[in-house]
Amino acid sequence: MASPKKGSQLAIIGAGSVGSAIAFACLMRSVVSELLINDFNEKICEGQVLDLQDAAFVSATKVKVATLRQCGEADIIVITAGARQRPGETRDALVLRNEEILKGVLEGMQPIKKTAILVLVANPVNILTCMAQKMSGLPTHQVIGTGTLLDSVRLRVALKQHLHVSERSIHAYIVGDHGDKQVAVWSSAHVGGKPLLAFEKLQGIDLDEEAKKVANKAYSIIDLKGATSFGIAAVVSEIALSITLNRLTISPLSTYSERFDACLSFPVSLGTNGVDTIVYPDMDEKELALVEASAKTTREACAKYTK
Ligand SMILES: NC(=O)C1=CN([C@@H]2O[C@H](COP(=O)(O)OP(=O)(O)OC[C@H]3O[C@@H](n4cnc5c(N)ncnc54)[C@H](O)[C@@H]3O)[C@@H](O)[C@H]2O)C=CC1
Ligand SMILES: CC(=O)C(=O)O
Repeated sequence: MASPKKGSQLAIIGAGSVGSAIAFACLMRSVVSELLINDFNEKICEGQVLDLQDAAFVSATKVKVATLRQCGEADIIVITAGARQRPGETRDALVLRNEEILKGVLEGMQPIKKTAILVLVANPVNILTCMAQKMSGLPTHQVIGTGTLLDSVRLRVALKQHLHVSERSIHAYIVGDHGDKQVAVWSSAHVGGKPLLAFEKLQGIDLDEEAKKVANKAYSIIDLKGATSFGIAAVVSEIALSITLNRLTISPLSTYSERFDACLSFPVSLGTNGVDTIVYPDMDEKELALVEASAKTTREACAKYTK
């Protein structure tokens, strides 16, 4: 069993489908010594914690219910509180409901621990990350969103079927928007130092169709089971490990990009102090134009937040 850093805490605000799955993933991987769980539905929150405590015997992590104020003291704070999409609804359609919830959560946690890393999961994730960067009181590099890491994982899993190599060895990124305007960067994707587009096994495969399936995967899962939860849970546990172990792993996450003057998802190195470096993959003209279009939308949506 891994031994987490003594006294380390990860708080999860919102203990619904996503929050509880994230708690379970972090518990199974003993990411921190203590998980703090908050939900304004106290009954759900207590139920989830009691259930998680039954699973904690295979973990080095303890789990407890916490107030928003206590969550504000954690080293990593994950925000899933928010409405989820109904079948066919876009992530962007959640914005008004989830801005209101996020505002209440950020106020309730104040003052947030100065070294905390805030991880936004609730949708639309780029816009909520921008809002939290302006309102949390934390430096921008300490406020991230899960961005397009889940989409990039989905893309790599799809490509694995064709390439027969581990998804961890496929360096292909979805960037920009975690939503309908997401962009698959094919032009600089590679495997083992060889350009992805040069692989014979991919000749004859409609890559735009593969990217479309990835962009629509959440809709398919929501149609079938009402919500997505396990993929994002695995993603957040990876993010949390990159932070606690100061791994500086490169993952596409929502962050403020000076180049595009917007909060967008790009590969960043992530460690204990938050985002260290943004790495912009080489993009061809078409890819760049699509990213610029989604930057414009996000910039406009975020313009109303002031620091
Ligand atoms: N970024 C990503 O890749 C993903 C994002 N999501 C997003 O995560 C969010 C949550 O989804 P689910 O867990 O499926 O929804 P859910 O409805 O199962 O859970 C949301 C929880 O938040 C709680 N909540 C609402 N307001 C709160 C507040 N002010 N304080 C504390 N708790 C509060 C609710 O009581 C509920 O338990 C949605 O916005 C969804 O779109 C979901 C999957 C992937
Ligand atoms: C719901 C969502 O954002 C996803 O699974 O990608």
